[in-house]
Amino acid sequence: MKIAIVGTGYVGLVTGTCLSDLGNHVVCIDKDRAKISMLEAGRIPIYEPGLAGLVAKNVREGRLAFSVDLPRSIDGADLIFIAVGTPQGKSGGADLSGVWAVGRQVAESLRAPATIVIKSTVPVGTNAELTRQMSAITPVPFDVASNPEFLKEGAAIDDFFKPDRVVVGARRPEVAERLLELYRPILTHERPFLAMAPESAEMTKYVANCLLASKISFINEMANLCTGYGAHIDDVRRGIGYDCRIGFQFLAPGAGYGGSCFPKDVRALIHMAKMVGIPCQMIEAVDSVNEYQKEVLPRMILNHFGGSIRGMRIAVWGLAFKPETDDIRESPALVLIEELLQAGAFVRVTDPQAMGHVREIFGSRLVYCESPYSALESADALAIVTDWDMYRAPNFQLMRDLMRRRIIFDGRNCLNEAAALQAGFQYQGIGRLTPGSSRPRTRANILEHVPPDPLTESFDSAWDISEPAVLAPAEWVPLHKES
Ligand SMILES: NC(=O)c1ccc[n+]([C@@H]2O[C@H](COP(=O)([O-])OP(=O)(O)OC[C@H]3O[C@@H](n4cnc5c(N)ncnc54)[C@H](O)[C@@H]3O)[C@@H](O)[C@H]2O)c1
Ligand SMILES: O=c1ccn([C@@H]2O[C@H](COP(=O)(O)OP(=O)(O)O[C@H]3O[C@H](CO)[C@@H](O)[C@H](O)[C@H]3O)[C@@H](O)[C@H]2O)c(=O)[nH]1
Repeated sequence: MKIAIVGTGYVGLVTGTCLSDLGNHVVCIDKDRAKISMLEAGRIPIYEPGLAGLVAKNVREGRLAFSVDLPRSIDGADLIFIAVGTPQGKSGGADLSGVWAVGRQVAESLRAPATIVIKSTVPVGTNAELTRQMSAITPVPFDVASNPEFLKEGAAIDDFFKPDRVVVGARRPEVAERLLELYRPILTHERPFLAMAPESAEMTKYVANCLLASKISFINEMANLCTGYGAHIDDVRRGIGYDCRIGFQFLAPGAGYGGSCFPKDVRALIHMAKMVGIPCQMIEAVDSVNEYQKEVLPRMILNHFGGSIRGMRIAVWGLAFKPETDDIRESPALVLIEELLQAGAFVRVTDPQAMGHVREIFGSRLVYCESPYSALESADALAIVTDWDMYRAPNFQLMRDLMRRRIIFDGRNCLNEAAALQAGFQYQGIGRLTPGSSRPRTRANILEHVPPDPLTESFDSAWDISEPAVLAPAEWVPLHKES
């Protein structure tokens, strides 16, 4: 098929590139001239694993091109995807100005019937409103369909080729069938194509993101409770996760969720609920729990130092909102850094991909370190905010030598807590240890033996549970001091 993608950001560039790889002819369009020039020069404006090679291959093979010229690029296109940003607006709802602007431009340029596919995340009713607006401009017949995107940054290529499902909202079956044709190469029994009304497709995207965000806020709240009561969230997660109704996924506690999607989509749904006067108390709580959670790490640090960190050197590992991306939108690291600076600390930051973006915000207020270890030089504390793989098994000996004081605040529970304690560090994770307690958690505290399990190992590789662990009563020191 001949495809035009309007908006060449994370979603547009990944979708356009992958669709070209399936054999379609794709033009990715953007109003950002610098971005298009960069792509034309063979450079990729974002960090997304695997993307650069795939772009180069499809450009070389003549299936992928870039342009700022929307009217010329959509001429003769079978499908015109809209993948522009829909950021949070002043009201809390999604700002759809980009979608309307593209719709207007497409309508003004349309010369033959076409299908416009909204891939951006948009509130329910956008499909109908875009149809209305465009019909007022052009006499050329067209369809508008919804095709929400579920990719995750850092795993976007894999998510495209192996989606859990493809959701399409269309008014006419012919339109759904055209999109079925497009996606057929990546569909299987386990990866179905789900056609529905546009309103349901639009709603599906928000419901998915809000449920995922709810899981994170829920487990974060439980982790905080664990801290308060001396329970250990890793054990609690194992205790609940084997119930297959609950499972293990998206229940990793941390410094709060960030990114360009969850925060704004949760607020957009709250706004949508307000517009129709329907209470949305649970999702409101998801948002406020997350705002609180972003403060947990700075609070832990301040509490540990008795309320003052003025003049101290704090190292921050990880700035991106999650690993394998350079995206810092709504990253909890930004909240932490601002709090540390406000409290008078000197902040040394590092991240394998996201330092450039952070420098644009904080400029000379921070020290930017190329390696995690150089960030630790004479540091009074280390805070980890992004769970990049390279931070998971650090050289504790080297860290000891570099740091002035040995305390680690692990905002992603990504370190092996026992190893950190054994190396002589004080350690605080999210829901992992009661503040003030320095009791190492050793294997002897694990009450039951669990056979090796790839699922638990993948999220909980810190614990070696491959041998039977026998409870040694003498070593069993209740964490909860009163009991
Ligand atoms: N980033 C993700 O992981 C992800 C995943 C699923 C869905 N989404 C949704 O997809 C949409 C796009 O997100 P993104 O992260 O790719 O955004 P982005 O900000 O990375 O990219 C958007 C691009 O659209 C361009 N643009 C804006 N207005 C334009 C116009 N009038 N004409 C041409 N280009 C225009 C911008 O210059 C920018 O390059 C959003 O609605 C988002 O919620 C994002
Ligand atoms: O158990 C977890 C899982 C994630 N996170 C955090 O949640 C945020 C979002 O993570 P993730 O969902 O992996 O990244 P995104 O790229 O934002 O992807 C989400 O948002 C996209 C945009 O809508 C959707 O397409 C994806 O399906 C959805 O997962 C990050 O800050 C993570 O650190 C946690 O704290 N705990």
